[in-house]
Amino acid sequence: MHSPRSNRKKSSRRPRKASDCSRATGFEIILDSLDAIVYVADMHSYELLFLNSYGRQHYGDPAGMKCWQLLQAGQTGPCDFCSNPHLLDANGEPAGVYVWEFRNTRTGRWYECHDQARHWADGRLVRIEIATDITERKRMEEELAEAKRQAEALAHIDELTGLNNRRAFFQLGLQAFRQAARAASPIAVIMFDLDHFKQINDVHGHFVGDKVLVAVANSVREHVREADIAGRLGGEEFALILPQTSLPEALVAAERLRGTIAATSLAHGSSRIRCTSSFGVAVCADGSLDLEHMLSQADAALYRAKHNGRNRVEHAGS
Ligand SMILES: Nc1nc2c(ncn2[C@@H]2O[C@H](COP(=O)(O)OP(=O)(O)OP(=O)(O)O)[C@@H](O)[C@H]2O)c(=O)[nH]1
Repeated sequence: MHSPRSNRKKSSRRPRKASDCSRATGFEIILDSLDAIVYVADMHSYELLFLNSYGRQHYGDPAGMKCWQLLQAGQTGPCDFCSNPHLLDANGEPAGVYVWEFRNTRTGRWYECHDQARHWADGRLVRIEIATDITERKRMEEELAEAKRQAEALAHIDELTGLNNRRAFFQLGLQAFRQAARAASPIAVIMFDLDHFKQINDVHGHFVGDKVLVAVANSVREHVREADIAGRLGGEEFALILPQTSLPEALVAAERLRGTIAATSLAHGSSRIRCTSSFGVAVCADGSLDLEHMLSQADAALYRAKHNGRNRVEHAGS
């Protein structure tokens, strides 16, 4: 058994344990009843002078330990994220409470930390930290942020095909046209529309029609370059913007895509469903025309392609 005297001596060297109720002061009893970590560490030696009951439950016995040894993982010295530099003013005196959020490297749990420097009873400077577990709040914040990201992405994507929806197509298209105008570089617009698509819906059903639209979108994705902008403008109408593309290049691209769509067939029961498409191409050689203007030119060419027998490419001015 330790004598009360030897207990006192020991307690002056070792961090207090509030479980040792006979020695705990009223303040320690209060600190031990908090649902937050409270610790005191020497700002110079990093020695832990006090850790409340909540802290000990989660991080263990502080006896003879430095804060970075007990509270963090894999540290061989003071942490590079230590709050000490924020706690003193230019004269090296306590500067007030510093509030920060931190993910603990040992447990992965998030804490909101209220840190301050104080002069300890023996005059040395100590860091007092009160750290409240905010892991649940962080998880909810991250879930909300992810939901917001997804909602924003969905607002720009055509749900059926995964291509840009009409809104995103115009947003991205305006940027591409501004760049083309600045650089006076060529830019092409291709519009295309599936032929007799109503018949596919009528004969095989809307669900199969949807599968055809998805297959067409996949062909589009295979053909576009990184800088191209592909979108589904609505129904069975699609459009592409091809920056830095001359008329001959745009015609080749449209013809290649037309051929791919015509050659693609979709298995449906014992039969295969095929679909063709009609294309209208418009090119502005120096980027001087706007997107609306080019789309209406491409649309007029597309109308001619339909009129001239479908499954073909026409271009503005032809
Ligand atoms: N499955 C499916 N059908 C759609 C969708 N959006 C529009 N449609 C259908 O697409 C068809 C378009 O028909 P029309 O405008 O007559 O065109 P078309 O039959 O392709 O004839 P042409 O364009 O003249 O060759 C209609 O039956 C619409 O209901 C969709 O998201 N899914």
